Amino acid sequence: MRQLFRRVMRLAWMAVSGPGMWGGLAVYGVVLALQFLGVWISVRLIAWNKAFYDALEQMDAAGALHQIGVFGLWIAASAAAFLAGDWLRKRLLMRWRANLTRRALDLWVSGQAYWYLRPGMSPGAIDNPDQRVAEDCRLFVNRLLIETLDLITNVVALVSYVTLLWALSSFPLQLWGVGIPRYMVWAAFLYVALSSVVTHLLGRPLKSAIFTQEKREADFRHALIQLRENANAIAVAGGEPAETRRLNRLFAAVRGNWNLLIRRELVLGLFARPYFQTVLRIPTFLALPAYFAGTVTLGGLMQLASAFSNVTTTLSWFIFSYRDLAEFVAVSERLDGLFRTAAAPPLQQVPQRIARLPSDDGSLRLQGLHLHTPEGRALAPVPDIVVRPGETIWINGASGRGKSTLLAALARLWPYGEGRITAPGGLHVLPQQPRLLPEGIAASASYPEPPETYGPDRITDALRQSGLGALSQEARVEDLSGGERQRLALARVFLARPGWVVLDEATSALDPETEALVLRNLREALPDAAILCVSHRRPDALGPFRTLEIG
Ligand SMILES: Nc1ncnc2c1ncn2[C@@H]1O[C@H](COP(=O)(O)OP(=O)(O)OP(=O)(O)O)[C@@H](O)[C@H]1O
Repeated sequence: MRQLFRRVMRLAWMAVSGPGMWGGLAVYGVVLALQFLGVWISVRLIAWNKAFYDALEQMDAAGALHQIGVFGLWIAASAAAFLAGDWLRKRLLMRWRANLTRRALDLWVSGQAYWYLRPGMSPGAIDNPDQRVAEDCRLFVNRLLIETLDLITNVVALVSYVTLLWALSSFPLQLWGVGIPRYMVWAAFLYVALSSVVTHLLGRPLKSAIFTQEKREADFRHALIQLRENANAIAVAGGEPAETRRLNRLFAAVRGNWNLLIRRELVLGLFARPYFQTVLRIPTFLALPAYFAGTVTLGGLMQLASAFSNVTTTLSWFIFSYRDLAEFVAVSERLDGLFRTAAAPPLQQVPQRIARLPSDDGSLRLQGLHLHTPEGRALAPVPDIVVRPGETIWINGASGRGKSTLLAALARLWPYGEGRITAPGGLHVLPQQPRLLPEGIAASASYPEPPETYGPDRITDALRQSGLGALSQEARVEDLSGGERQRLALARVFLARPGWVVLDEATSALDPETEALVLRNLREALPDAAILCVSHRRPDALGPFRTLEIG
């Protein structure tokens, strides 16, 4: 319980703090005040019950009519307070959600947790991080606002209603000759205490069912996204039956847990539903002895009944929101898991002893470098080498020997292994399958900078140098061929003009003539850059080169 409290407080602080914190808290205060106003109006309505029913009992038509007018005013005020509070609460929801989402994105994207927390890369890889960032941030803030506002309001309301009920139920109940003073107050507490215990026992298994449901829904959604992302590969392989089987299996898991979830909800509902319906009637029955004894009038009875039911409904907040609270707990757990793991991605228990030193003469040195897979399998040793600016190195080796892993180590991403890397800053790495942005050709060519950094003329020039002179800038990135995609990514090197270029099979989809043309252009445009080239074909077009043989 204490752990849950700390977890919620940690997440709540992340949502609340940040720019405009005081403004947000002020809005929270206003929403709370509006909810208090609602409570005050309902206390007035309890008193109204007495006035109205007493007028009816005394056949006072004018008095009853007046009370109907008063009722209309109270209801209008109550609706206005509710709507204003609801609107402000929803605005605050987005403000706090934005804070939490920004923090999640900071860790997940900027902190490179998306890279480390891939399955296989880290023992703590978490499921469906995208759902946690998008969905759980929203759900958490929503529940945080609703539940805390309701909790505070209910405490205040409870004090007001209990005070009222205390004042109204001064008459005792005679049970076996013993008078129980203010029995209506005790009855309300006893009634709710017993019901809460029953609800908790029946509802306890709900939390894990909700947790599992969210995970399975996210797995299913993710599989559908994968289908879209790999549309071509699936279609040409005729993979529809396999994909359908996979989707059906994932949906069956959604469905299986859903059945469990609704069974648990039904069990809880079997108690909560009749409870909800009787809670408004029971007080009338309980107060009947006083009515028949002539201690209270009809108006007094109705006032008492409504004060009692307000006390019990307020006290029963826990019962009615059990499902929501269970969801809140499940969401906090998922979100906290994301923040904790992303802040310090756990790594495998495999040696991580790669010393990284800055280069003082602008050259790259690899000394005694041995890389491992995350499971601890040793990859082929990397020969010692010194690469100077302006040189070209062809990194060669059989498939699976660890060439891409070496480049990941050079890019400071791969932690597993030992040895020493002395490197200058600013390595520009181009992978075999580059990241292109759906926003368009210019945005993809200038990635990760925005296109404005270079301007349209330089982008057109770079596209020409990378062999895409004939490509319209209006073309859709999704329609490009594999070779065009690689050339579009190469345009980045012409634009960014880095001192160190790393090509990881970055021209593998090009025909030999185009590849030679583009590589010649590259060497011409960047005569002083060191180029490390991983490829199965010799990079003769880059000019004289040395070979680094892996394995
Ligand atoms: N995240 C990972 N988890 C487990 N094993 C990995 C991981 N990344 C790479 N490996 C393994 O490390 C080995 C080297 O992979 P790498 O991609 O570096 O090879 P490569 O020499 O670039 O191969 P290719 O020429 O086929 O691209 C492979 O056996 C691969 O399965």
